[in-house]
Amino acid sequence: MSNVTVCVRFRPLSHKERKANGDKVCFRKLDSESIVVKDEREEDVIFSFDKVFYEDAQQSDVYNFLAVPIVSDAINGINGTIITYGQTGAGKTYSMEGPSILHCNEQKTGLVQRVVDELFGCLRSSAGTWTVKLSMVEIYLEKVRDLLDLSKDNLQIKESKTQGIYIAGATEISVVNSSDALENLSQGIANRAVGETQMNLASSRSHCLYIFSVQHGSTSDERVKVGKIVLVDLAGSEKVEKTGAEGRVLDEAKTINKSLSALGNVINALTTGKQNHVPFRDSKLTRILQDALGGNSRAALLCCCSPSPSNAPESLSTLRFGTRTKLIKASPKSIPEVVDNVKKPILGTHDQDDLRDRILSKLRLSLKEEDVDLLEELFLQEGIIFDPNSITDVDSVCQDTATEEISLLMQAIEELKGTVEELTDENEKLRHELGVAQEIAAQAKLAAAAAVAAGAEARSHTLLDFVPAPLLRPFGFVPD
Ligand SMILES: Nc1ncnc2c1ncn2[C@@H]1O[C@H](COP(=O)(O)OP(=O)(O)OP(=O)(O)O)[C@@H](O)[C@H]1O
Repeated sequence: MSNVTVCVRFRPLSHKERKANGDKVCFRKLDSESIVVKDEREEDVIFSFDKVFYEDAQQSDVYNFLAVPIVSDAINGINGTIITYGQTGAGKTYSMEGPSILHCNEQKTGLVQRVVDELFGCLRSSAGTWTVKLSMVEIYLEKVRDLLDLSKDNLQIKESKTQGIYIAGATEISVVNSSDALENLSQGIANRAVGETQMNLASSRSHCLYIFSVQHGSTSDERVKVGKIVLVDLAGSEKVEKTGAEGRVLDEAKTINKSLSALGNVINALTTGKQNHVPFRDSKLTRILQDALGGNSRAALLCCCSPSPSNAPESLSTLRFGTRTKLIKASPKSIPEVVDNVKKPILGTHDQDDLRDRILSKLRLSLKEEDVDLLEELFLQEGIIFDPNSITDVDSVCQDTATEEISLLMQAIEELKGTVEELTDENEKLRHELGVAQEIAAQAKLAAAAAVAAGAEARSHTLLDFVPAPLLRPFGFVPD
């Protein structure tokens, strides 16, 4: 299993779909992980995932498989992301929120409420102290809007060493229990940009992110683990002609499709060995999901599909997206703990040195000696510690470090290229200005010389005019 858990969920046929095609569906069930679907050439294709949920699957089945491991990891300081993907009307929001975030029976309760319940349940039964903060934003027309404070309608995405990628200035509300959290979330949901398409009466026109930041301190020492769970309900991928979009709705659809293509491109880059050029910055969505997809988080993707033959092309495209995503090999790392400096537990220095040396000697096999020396210096200067208790696989650490290093170097090269271009332009401009200045100086010199000559001549004429000719004649100034 790859580090991104990928599941598919077929919702039940809708009335409209039943009316059009009866009970016909666009797939054949093989088992709980595989289905057969006909492609564009009417050929059978087998798709396999970590799990396929069919129309009779319960919300709790989806939750237990997809989300439970992510919640327990978050409490232990590992970030987790759950994404619902699929065509408009395929059941993304239903899977996330159920029919209503506040008022629905246990059976229909969505992932969000279940995550919240589990989170508080686990924290309450743990011995340590904890805090939970929630934020809720949507990406609408390529702007990040704060759903808990609509006056913040263009939040910026930033990156820091300790927090990784984060949304600067997003409202964070401390919540103490499930109902507190859900009340706040329902406010955010009410603020979401929802439109009406021919495919779905309450279609989400934005990507919606529910973000839970968990700080969990254990009683045995002063360590506080910080984990984040991000639930992402993507806007529907759709064929514009099917949804009857025009005007603003068409703009929305184009922006949605553009950011979903950016997501596809990121996934392609991550799975085709072009890891040094992953275009995370091509859209707000991919930038925010950078940690989730790029390796610093545990991620799960729920590909939602309509079972109807009338939506077969869209379902096929969703299944292909899921298949690609399954190939991503992410390696979740616990994000740095907030530790009281004074009481910081000291790891065996000898062990750390030993591990660092082993990592460096592995790196020497694939990197240049001087690059490894630089890395060693960096590890020492930055105080980068390799915890022998959490690192067992030196190879994967080497791989991560090498990949990270290469991507940093590529980034540095790109930045240098930019700087060289800027300097070349500046140089060109200065050369031009220098040429012009030299030209002006030369002309000024000529003019000055001419003026001096003219002045001297004029002066000599004036003087000679006052001297009587006989006196001048012996000196040759006056023609005989
Ligand atoms: N598993 C399911 N069981 C019962 N009904 C479902 C299920 N999944 C979806 N539905 C119903 O199908 C309709 C469309 O679902 P939903 O709104 O979740 O789609 P969506 O993928 O979020 O669409 P959009 O991208 O347009 O927001 C809703 O009426 C929803 O109640």
